[in-house]
Amino acid sequence: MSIYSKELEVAELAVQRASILTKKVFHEKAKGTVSKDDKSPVTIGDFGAQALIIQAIKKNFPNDEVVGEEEASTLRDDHKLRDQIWALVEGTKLADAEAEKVLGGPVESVEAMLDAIDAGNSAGGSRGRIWALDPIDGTKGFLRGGQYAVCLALMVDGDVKVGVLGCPNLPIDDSAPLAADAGVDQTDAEGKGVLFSAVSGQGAVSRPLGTAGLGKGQPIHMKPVNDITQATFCESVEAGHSSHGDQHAIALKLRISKPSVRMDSQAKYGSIARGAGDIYLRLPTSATYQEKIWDHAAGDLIVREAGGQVTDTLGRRLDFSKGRTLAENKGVVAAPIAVHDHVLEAVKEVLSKK
Ligand SMILES: Nc1ncnc2c1ncn2[C@@H]1O[C@H](COP(=O)(O)OS(=O)(=O)O)[C@@H](OP(=O)(O)O)[C@H]1O
Ligand SMILES: [Mg+2]
Ligand SMILES: [Mg+2]
Ligand SMILES: [Mg+2]
Repeated sequence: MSIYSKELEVAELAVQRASILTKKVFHEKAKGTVSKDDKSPVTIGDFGAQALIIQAIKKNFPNDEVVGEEEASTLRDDHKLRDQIWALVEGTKLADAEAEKVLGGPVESVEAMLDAIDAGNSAGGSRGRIWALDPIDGTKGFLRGGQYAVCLALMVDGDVKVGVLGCPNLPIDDSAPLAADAGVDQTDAEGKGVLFSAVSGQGAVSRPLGTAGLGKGQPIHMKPVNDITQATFCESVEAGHSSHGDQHAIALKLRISKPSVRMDSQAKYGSIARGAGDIYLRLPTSATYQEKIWDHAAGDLIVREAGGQVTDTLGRRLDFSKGRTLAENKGVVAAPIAVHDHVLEAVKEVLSKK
């Protein structure tokens, strides 16, 4: 058995199971509510997915810690919301009983569910085995029927060793063209749903997300960029999360004329790792915002294992050992190794003129 194979299997199946829950939430509760600005579907999906994933981690690796985005305090008082989430958590299983057994079985009770959610309270840091979990990344994309991701990574002594991204609304086909999110319904119809994963030093793979255990993964690679002017950027939908203006200036500097493809979530990392896009920039919009480790850990490893380089806008590797945030980094520059320096130079030039 290769190193981290058990962790990888548990992470992949846990993300698969949680993705089933998020899809159920979307179809039963989210569809059509977006215009009413109803936040509850995403809340239900966030809590439910976090409970299912932490349950599987704790059953298999009881001493591991988890840095999870959500915490259950509001749920302990809001019984209506709590019961809605419990109904989903209780009712979500993998279609393959053997795979379900690998996860250690269902969450036993409402109380166990709340405890599992709260077990995501690790402070993070540079010591030991710590998982980073974003149960739904790209909450706006989720509500819109666009891109979102269920994200899980294992860090050991501050270094990401295993990364898994469940992307229910991305095409299964690694060579399918990239589609921008805004205004496009990209929900989990036939041909959609991909699971990306990587282990440090062992490469990155994709496979259909599915519902019943794991088929064979296909190795994925970033696309070689021979002519930077033909590259495609992936960027955030929200201008508040990454500066669209700076992105445009950098594209001009690199003489890139293709429009950026905007999509939510770590689906951006998965998309460039499989060669559907080329470069992902996250350009700080405020001097004080610190990126959260759960928004980047899995994607960082998957891109690096697919032949990419990931740094911040100053050229430093992302440092996941500083706690719950990337306290020592500013923004993200992810690109194929061969062109990363060139892209970073343009990023630095544009940002230094501000
Ligand atoms: N100001 C600011 N700057 C940078 N990032 C921020 C900021 N505010 C929030 N967030 C985090 O962005 C996560 C979603 O990132 P995306 O790349 O999907 O953004 S976007 O929705 O496409 O704009 C989102 O993750 P989720 O909450 O899991 O959706 C947030 O953690
Ligand atoms: Mg997130
Ligand atoms: Mg989230
Ligand atoms: Mg959030």
